[in-house]
Amino acid sequence: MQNPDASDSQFRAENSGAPARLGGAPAASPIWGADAGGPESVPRRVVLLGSTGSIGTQAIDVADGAPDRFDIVAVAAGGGNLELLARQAVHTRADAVGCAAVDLPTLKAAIEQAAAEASVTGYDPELFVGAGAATAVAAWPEADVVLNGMTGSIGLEPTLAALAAGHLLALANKESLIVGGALVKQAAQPGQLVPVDSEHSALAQALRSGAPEEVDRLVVTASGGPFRGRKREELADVTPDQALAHPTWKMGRMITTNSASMVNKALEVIEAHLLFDIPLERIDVVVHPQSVVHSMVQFIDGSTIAQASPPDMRLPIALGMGWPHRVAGAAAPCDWTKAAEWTFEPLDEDAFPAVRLAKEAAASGGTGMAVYNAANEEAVDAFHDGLIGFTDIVDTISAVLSEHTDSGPLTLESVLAAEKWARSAARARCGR
Ligand SMILES: NC(=O)C1=CN([C@@H]2O[C@H](COP(=O)(O)OP(=O)(O)OC[C@H]3O[C@@H](n4cnc5c(N)ncnc54)[C@H](OP(=O)(O)O)[C@@H]3O)[C@@H](O)[C@H]2O)C=CC1
Ligand SMILES: CC(=O)[C@@H](O)[C@H](O)COP(=O)(O)O
Ligand SMILES: [Mn+2]
Repeated sequence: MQNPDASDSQFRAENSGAPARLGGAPAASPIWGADAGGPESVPRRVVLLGSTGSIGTQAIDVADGAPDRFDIVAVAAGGGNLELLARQAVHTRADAVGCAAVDLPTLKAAIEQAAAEASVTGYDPELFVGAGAATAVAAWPEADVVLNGMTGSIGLEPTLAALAAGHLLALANKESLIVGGALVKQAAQPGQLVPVDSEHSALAQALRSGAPEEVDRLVVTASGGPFRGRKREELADVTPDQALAHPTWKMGRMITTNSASMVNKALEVIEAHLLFDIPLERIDVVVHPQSVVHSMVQFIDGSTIAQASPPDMRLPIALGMGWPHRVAGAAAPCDWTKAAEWTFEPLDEDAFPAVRLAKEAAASGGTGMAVYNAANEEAVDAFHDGLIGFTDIVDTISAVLSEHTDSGPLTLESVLAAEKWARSAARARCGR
């Protein structure tokens, strides 16, 4: 809930319906199309999952800067930074607070302490703890939009809960869509699922300029990460610190490591395929080290529409939460008065085979990507724990996939079972 001095509670009753949906959505994709008109006259009530992370903290920044557009009504995090979660709860006056790793008295005490430090009295939110906390918060009924900014496939059930509750889902947690695949798509009404990932936000914006049948190819840009230009043999001895030195973005540990290995781009190709219903063979990756062009759509008449802005996630976060309406001043634009250079180069798939591997794993539309992602999450942790080398990350994914047999239709149970199996196979390979 918004800080009482920054909001007018009389508007609350008028804002009880679901948010505006994207209109005119054809085909199976939940993303096509956009409706007309301006934003609602009352702030959207936002549930923030992963509030203490890179996406989560930037989302609070966005909401603080646009109180007429956004009112954070619930926050949830893992518990790795309980103090910050408690301070966020008090700052936003969230009606609901979730935390996975603590018990109820600990969460309550942390919030009471944060309230006392901020000289706030009478703040008494509903609390959720334990493994199901984020899922419960995702279904918080007095909400319009859920921003899922959790890391990893642990975000799948919260994603499904947000969709089942009828909320607009602004999805940063790409893993939940990628591992859930058709399961997540079928759970989404047309226009209910909006990407926050910068490339997919760019694609969604570019796709507004043409009909689905006019799209030729999607071009997903990649920064190239800290190891751009290196050959495979030059990657064997790189360290976790080097892998975390991303050239253009400041993000959480998992996605930053994935950027270095190109697993992030692999996940993003599958994410684009699922969001926009474009076949995998019509989705390309191009390395663009400046991270200013966030992706492009090539149309059948030879035209390419690109979205460009300096690397700042507050833009796609604001657009995702406010979709389809833009938020004025969400981020700084490009400065066209200064000389600048944008470069593009092909991806070296021999040094970085992650994208090719994901296209193969995703081809069946089954549990392949759940296995790919789970093996990667385990291997990344093992790399940071010093158990395996950098190139072993993608080699582990490849080895685990080669032992995997796709098992019938995609259900929540089959995804969770495939994940469990893949985590155990990957851990064994990493010497856990
Ligand atoms: N960061 C970025 O710029 C971008 C991120 N993304 C995607 O967004 C997602 C988040 O990334 P990022 O913000 O970098 O990651 P971070 O590691 O910075 O943050 C992850 C967040 O998830 C929370 N979390 C962990 N476990 C749980 C749980 N069981 N229940 C609820 N919350 C939990 C963490 O809480 P705590 O640490 O307090 O335990 C933290 O708030 C990822 O899927 C990533 O791929 C996509 C594009 C850009
Ligand atoms: C900001 C964002 O969307 C990240 O996914 C980013 O794209 C990562 O950079 P890479 O292009 O290096 O993977
Ligand atoms: Mn991205």
